[in-house]
Amino acid sequence: MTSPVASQGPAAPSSSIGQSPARPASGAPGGPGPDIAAESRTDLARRLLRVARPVIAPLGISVVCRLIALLLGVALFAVGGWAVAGRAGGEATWSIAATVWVLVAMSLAKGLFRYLEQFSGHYVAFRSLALLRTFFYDRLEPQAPAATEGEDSGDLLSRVTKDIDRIEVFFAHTLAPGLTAIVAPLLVLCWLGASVSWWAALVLLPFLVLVGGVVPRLGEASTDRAARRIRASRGELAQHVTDSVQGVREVLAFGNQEARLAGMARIEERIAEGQQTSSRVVSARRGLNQFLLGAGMVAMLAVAAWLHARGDIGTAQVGLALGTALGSFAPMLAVEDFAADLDQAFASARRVFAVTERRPLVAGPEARGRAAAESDGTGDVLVDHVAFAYPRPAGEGTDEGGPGASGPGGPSRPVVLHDVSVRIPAGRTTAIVGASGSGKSTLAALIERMWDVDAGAIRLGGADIRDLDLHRLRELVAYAPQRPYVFNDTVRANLLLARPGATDEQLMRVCRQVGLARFLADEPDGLDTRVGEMGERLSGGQRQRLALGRALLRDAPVTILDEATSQLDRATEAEVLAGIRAATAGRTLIVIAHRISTVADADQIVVLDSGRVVETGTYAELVPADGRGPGALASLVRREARPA
Ligand SMILES: Nc1ncnc2c1ncn2[C@@H]1O[C@H](COP(=O)(O)OP(=O)(O)OP(=O)(O)O)[C@@H](O)[C@H]1O
Repeated sequence: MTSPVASQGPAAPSSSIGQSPARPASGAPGGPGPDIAAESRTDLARRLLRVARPVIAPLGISVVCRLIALLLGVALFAVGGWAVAGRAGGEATWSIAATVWVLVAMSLAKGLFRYLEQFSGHYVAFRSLALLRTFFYDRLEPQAPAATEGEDSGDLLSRVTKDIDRIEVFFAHTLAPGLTAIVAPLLVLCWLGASVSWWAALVLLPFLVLVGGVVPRLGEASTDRAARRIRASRGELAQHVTDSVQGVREVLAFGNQEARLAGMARIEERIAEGQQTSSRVVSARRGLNQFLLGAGMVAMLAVAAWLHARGDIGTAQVGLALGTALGSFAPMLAVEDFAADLDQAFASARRVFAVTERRPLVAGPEARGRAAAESDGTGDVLVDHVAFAYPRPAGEGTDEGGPGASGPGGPSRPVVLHDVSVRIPAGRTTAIVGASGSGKSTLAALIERMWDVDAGAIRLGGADIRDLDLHRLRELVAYAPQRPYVFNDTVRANLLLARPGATDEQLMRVCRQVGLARFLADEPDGLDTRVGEMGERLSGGQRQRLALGRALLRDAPVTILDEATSQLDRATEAEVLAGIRAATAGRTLIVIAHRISTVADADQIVVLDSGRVVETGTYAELVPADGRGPGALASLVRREARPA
């Protein structure tokens, strides 16, 4: 179904949701965000450094310490070569004892600076990882619940743990080695030119450039592609394992073990292929570098011998030149050492930023350049000519197999709600009923502003909910879903989520209102009863009551129950709903129900059919006393009365 829906509300975006996305463009709230997959490494490095700005100072210390340690390393070879060769050639250099003492002192100093470099480097790395994790969660939170709903939780977990861990390489083993690989050889070459010969410096230069600048980039495109495949497959693997563990009952019950294992083996195979590609290139690069090191030394030996034969330099300087050359390769070889890990670090950074740079689907008025409005707080809800189609899931169509760069929208999105208009009066109970898939939960989600309407508007207490501050909106609307998430904690902690300062008396009152008090009375720990992972120690009905308790604790002007009592038997459901209605007396209650009998006494019943409002009225108005009649509610009632 892809019919165009015209914009009707004053603040509504004007577009046809069936054919073209009514979503804001990239960069705006709800837009897809920048294309991280296409960003260069320099852009990614900039992003990483922006997040790690608070640790730039210790990073500077790490770079300076590494530079000093490297120069001391080169000097060790140079001084050793100079002293030994000088003595062998009968030239006046230092005594053996003096040389040994100088070398020992330099080694100690080198060790100290190395320690300082490592210490500050790792401090930077671990602080940066902590900053990145906080940044990740901070950016993810405003995207929820719409953009994170139905997302691969295993893959997200893999991004926030494994991928962020991988980025450690960038902070701990890349920045300092990378910067010093540029500065150290420049200083060494200048010193070699000034103290031995510019010919020697000139001969050494191309070897250093090749080892540190050219070889590490050979095959970079293929190692980068392999690294991206590996990181994406690792995310997939995490998701596969999460699914297999959480669905272990189904896997065993349907004898699906072999298929799950085969699926895992296929992902592992892809990871192994990526690793092989990477190690082939890396091995070739390392072999080539060793060759260049040897060739560089031979070239240096040749030029030193030539200069010595011409009488330009003495034997000690020959030793100095050779020692310096040997020492100067160390910082350049380090580039190749981190280059391979850097591929993985950047691939991980892409996966992290693909999530963090996604724009939230709904944004507060300030982010949309509008002044915040205020609701009159009455709980009066007006759904005004609303049309809506779900955005395509984020990440659909990306090459990374997860949430990512491509945004919502698309050529054709099925319209779920068509020109829906309903007035939900303050302080009354409104029931929304209709066949499965008719759009009841979608309407509730739009009132809660999980998504924004494509056309029309929803007003709460007179204000368009898009103009209300998001925190304020959450205070005004409490929500109990059909499948609530229950934290692996106590009943008390799960309830306090809704109101952290609630007293035990308030908690017990809502427990009584939702029929949870009897269960708690039988538990020795009462409110401190632990509910287990995903509330596994509770029945489905008890889990729902816990969610209802949370919604009541919120004490909001509007409470939405989205089939929140569906797992209770008919009699209990009626009992619990009566308790909730008493508790929310004078406030707006919106009940989405499957069983019409339980909401027959609602002040208003709205019937949805295929995303359209087909009837509105009281039960008595819509269903004749004999139960006959052509009305939509009457036929739903007859269907419900039919034996299953
Ligand atoms: N997150 C989503 N993304 C894409 N489509 C969705 C999403 N949630 C629901 N839909 C689709 O929207 C339509 C309406 O679903 P909705 O959940 O609102 O119906 P409902 O009347 O509440 O159904 P039920 O009574 O079975 O819960 C369905 O076709 C469904 O497939």
